Amino acid sequence: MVKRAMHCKRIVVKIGTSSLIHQNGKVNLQTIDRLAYALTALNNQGYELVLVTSGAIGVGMAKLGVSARPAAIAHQQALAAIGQSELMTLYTQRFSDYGAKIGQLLLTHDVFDYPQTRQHVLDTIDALLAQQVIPIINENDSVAVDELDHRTTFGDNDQLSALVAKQIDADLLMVLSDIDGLYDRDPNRHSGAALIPEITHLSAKILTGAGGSSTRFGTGGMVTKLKAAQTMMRAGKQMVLASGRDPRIILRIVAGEPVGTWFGNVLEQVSPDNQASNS
Ligand SMILES: Nc1ncnc2c1ncn2[C@@H]1O[C@H](COP(=O)(O)OP(=O)(O)O)[C@@H](O)[C@H]1O
Ligand SMILES: N[C@@H](CCC(=O)OP(=O)(O)O)C(=O)O
Repeated sequence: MVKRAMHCKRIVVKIGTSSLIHQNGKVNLQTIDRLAYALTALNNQGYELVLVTSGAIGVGMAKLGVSARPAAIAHQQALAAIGQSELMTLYTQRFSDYGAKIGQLLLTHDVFDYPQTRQHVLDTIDALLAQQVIPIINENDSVAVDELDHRTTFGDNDQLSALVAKQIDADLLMVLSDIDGLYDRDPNRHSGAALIPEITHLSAKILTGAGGSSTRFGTGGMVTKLKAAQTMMRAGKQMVLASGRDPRIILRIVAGEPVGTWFGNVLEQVSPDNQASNS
């Protein structure tokens, strides 16, 4: 197997709602557990990790036994308020099982627009990372409306994760989704769709093949993931889009295994006999 040379130290991992919530609406505890395990394992190895997690609304729906996402913004924001604290309770339990410490940041997109608030957020993240604490970030859904009002495509955790990764100068963004990578067409709608393992240029053809979400819980679909990839590539950084079904895939990505779709400018590969160091 030809490996990718990842050369990363600071990593942002984003996980979407469809990976955290089962089709039946219940919370996927196995995914949360494996996510906590994989991030802690890397943290113990000296990597700097930041988790951007969706799931507040999905967990809120599970908590209240609501099966359909309500249309009213206030009701979605209320579900997010309920689900966010429940989600953090689950993360706190699972991360502490593995001996890791976590801290929560709820951000709105505009915090990076103002130099002073931007600096405060960056200083907070730096201070957490310096103490080997894993920052866990979500959009502040009960305050921010862009995210919930789907009349606008601006505002989602795919783009928030890329913004955070760029601002903190992360080397790599991993986007874990319910799909195992970028296909030439939405594989949930087209049976002959083919996985694209590497992207060094986001051509018009690729952008045209990216559709919206096809699940009950996902929001942005592939469109927002490609926008995130574009942000990373423009900043000279890399992104890997991979399946969040088993988040231990994070360890395989860092090890250079060619899983999912890799986005970046220059793809360096290492043969099995001549493997580069990952850190
Ligand atoms: N070209 C494409 N390649 C892969 N998936 C695509 C593509 N176009 C649209 N999609 C859809 O994007 C979905 C993933 O996005 P989304 O539902 O928002 O997940 P998440 O909750 O993980 O963010 C896939 O399930 C798939 O149906
Ligand atoms: N911030 C929202 C999720 C927004 C979002 O981008 O969701 P997803 O497409 O599942 O990553 C929440 O926590 O419910």
